Amino acid sequence: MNHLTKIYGHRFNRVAALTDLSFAVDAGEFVGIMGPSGAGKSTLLNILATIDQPTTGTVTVNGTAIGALSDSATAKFRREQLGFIFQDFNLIGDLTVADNITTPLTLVPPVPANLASRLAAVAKLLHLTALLQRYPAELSRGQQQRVAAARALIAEPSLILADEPTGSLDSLAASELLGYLTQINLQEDRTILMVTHDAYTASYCNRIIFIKDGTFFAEVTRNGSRARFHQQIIDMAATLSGGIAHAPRR
Ligand SMILES: Nc1ncnc2c1ncn2[C@@H]1O[C@H](COP(=O)(O)OP(=O)(O)OP(=O)(O)O)[C@@H](O)[C@H]1O
Repeated sequence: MNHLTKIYGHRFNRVAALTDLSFAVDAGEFVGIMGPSGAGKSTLLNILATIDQPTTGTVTVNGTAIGALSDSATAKFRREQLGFIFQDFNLIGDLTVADNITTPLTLVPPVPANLASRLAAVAKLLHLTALLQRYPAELSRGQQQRVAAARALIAEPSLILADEPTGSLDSLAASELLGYLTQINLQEDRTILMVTHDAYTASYCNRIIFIKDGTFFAEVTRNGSRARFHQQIIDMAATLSGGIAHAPRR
């Protein structure tokens, strides 16, 4: 992210959602983005997801400046390089778990020859093998979110974008999903960028970038136990106005 600025609105009604925001994420990192409400987190995620464009500044992923791509190249980039895990799982109710997971690969031909083995591998990783023929309505929320995570992974994206992925899960399901994300990050070497308001959720990351008023405020890097990192995140969040510091939930 290089000098990202995003201005919404017009002359008399301008909102600077991002102002000269710059930071870098290394391949294989698990980075959390935190900041008070209105800090610009969703705006940043939308730009990274290629849903929105910055007013000025550039985003480079694996050497590709994503703002400079044509529409079709952007669609290809999104399909091949990005995985999304959002708070609302957006599963398709009429499709089985297996079909939901494989949609990123079956929507646009050609369908890869190794589709079945990729499905089997990702289902095994997320403990979904026994659930593949069920429908989303027959699953718990935690299982549904794991299906959404599997769908995000099956195209083997280099970057996974997660927006409050544990937001609608109870604490057990949240911890389970975070454990899986950690596993995906470590074993599959996937880079994960996760927006969260929750210090406990953030403590699963390796580094937290705090943004405030659309610009970089501070970062905290994990260099000890997760419990210590959790406390460091709470302390940093407490220095920001807007009440993003949560008391430990567990
Ligand atoms: N489409 C839009 N038009 C005008 N202003 C917008 C638009 N989207 C966001 N904003 C403004 O940009 C700023 C950043 O919003 P953004 O949604 O990125 O914050 P956020 O950090 O994700 O907040 P939250 O934690 O509440 O979701 C806010 O002041 C918001 O009101």
